Amino acid sequence: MQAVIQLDSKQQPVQRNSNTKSPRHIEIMDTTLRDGEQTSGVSFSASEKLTIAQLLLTEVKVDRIEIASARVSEGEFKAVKKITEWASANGHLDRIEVLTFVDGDTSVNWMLQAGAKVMNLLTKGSLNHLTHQLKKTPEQHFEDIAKVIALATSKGLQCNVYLEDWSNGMRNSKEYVLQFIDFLQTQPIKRVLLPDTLGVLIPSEVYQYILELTSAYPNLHFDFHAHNDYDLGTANVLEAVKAGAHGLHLTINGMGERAGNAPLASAIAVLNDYVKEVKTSVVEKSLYSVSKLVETFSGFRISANKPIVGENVFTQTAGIHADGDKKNKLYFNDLMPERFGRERKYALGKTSGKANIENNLQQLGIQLSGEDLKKVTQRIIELGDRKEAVTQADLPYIISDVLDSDTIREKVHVENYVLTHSKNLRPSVTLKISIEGESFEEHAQGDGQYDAFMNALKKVYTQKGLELPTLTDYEVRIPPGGKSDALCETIITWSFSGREFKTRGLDSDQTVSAIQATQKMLNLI
Ligand SMILES: CC(=O)SCCNC(=O)CCNC(=O)[C@H](O)C(C)(C)COP(=O)(O)OP(=O)(O)OC[C@H]1O[C@@H](n2cnc3c(N)ncnc32)[C@H](O)[C@@H]1OP(=O)(O)O
Repeated sequence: MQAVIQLDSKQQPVQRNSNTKSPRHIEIMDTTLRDGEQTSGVSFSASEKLTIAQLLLTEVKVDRIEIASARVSEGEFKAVKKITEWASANGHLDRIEVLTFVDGDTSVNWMLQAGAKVMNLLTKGSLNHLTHQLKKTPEQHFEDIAKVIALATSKGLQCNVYLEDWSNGMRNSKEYVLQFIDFLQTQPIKRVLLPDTLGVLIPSEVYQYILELTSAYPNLHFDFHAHNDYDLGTANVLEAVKAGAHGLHLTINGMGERAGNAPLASAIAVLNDYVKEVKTSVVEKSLYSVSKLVETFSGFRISANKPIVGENVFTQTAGIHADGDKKNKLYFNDLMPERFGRERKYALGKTSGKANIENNLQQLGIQLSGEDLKKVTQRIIELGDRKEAVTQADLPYIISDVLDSDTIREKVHVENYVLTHSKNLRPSVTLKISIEGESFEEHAQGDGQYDAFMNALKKVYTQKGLELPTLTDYEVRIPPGGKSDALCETIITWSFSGREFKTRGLDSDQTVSAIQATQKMLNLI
């Protein structure tokens, strides 16, 4: 017997969990302004930090932000002060955090002067780091930490504690880590922050270690902090949440030291789609604009294929995909661009099929006959073959060029040319052209390459006893938003035998597009 498989005519996002319990809130702490700023070569100004902080708290709606390390510099101090002043006036002060050190009263005083209220105290989460960097015993370290926490608490500060290198601590000195957490249970702290400082963990280990701690210490709040050294940052935060972590540390665009941290946008999308029993307060629609803002402020460029926020991630290039989408959204997944304030695009180039081009035409409100659509498709494929980037904005120009050429019978054909442009020498051209099947070759110089081309052409026409029109206007345009590799349209106005007419050429090279326009003119006179 044959199985009958039914498909929804419009595929809906998959409901992966029918759990009816109200979802568990995962606290999102964004550390773009602290760990993200540890990206090599990145430094935010105080005003930039304030703008990003405001956006994160009020538009993106992360729960908390970490904005600096204490003691770093005078500039950092001013930035923290600026943010805490704004946060204090707007009721956000308890959402602002600063990384501090086990250094007696130094970091505490820095925090107090900067007006910050929540400290993320950096301690040693592995015996290896404790022994070799601080050169202390666990007992000495716990004593120092207890003193800082007592002082901070007495001054009205709230404490969270980072166990730096915790992941290696779990692998190689678990007894120390557990002893440390036992000690933390006796302290007036709010959260235990578990960093995979060197990004060494794989997802199954994250799950195992976090589960061990959330099971053994159900009264403690654990944040997980991933690094992306093996490109596992997002996978690791997903496992941490599944294992019961209460909070995550993320950064915009995955900025951060070395390979960076787990990226905010990817982490939020995967949690929303795959862990239905949890929720965050982050607004998906704001993720793209905050990514762009941080990219601009930091100068740290993200790749076009960066999930959720990269330029290309909602662009279909293959003709087959565009065709499937047109028929029944066959190549959509749950990551609908509209969720993130973005739109689906269909790229134009050599892999474009008709459906792809039709999609673009539809978006521009242009309709073409089947025959014209074929010609336009052919032209786009030719341009793509020459590695030319074709954008939606180029389409009207391409259409007008293709349909224009089509109505002209070709009696004159520019067969070959060599254009030269050298320093301190006049541009020159060697031109081979056929007129009604007869070939001519000429060489000429000019004030520019196109001028040289026209001079060679004049020589041929004079030799043939023919007259050329006068060029009365020459206009060059690039489609709106064009880049350096964009197409270039040249429109030339000619005057001949008392009438005026225009011809148009289109190419990524300006001189070539002018030559195309000229060839059209030669076939019209
Ligand atoms: C989780 C993370 O990403 S950790 C990132 C922490 N943030 C930073 O490092 C911010 C940038 N750092 C800085 O600006 C500086 O390193 C400062 C201001 C913190 C300290 O500067 P300096 O006094 O010049 O010390 P330097 O950077 O050379 O060395 C670090 C010192 O801190 C000590 N240290 C390391 N970890 C800690 C800690 N958790 N608490 C206290 N001291 C620590 C080191 O043992 C070393 O001390 P030593 O000089 O007595 O040997």
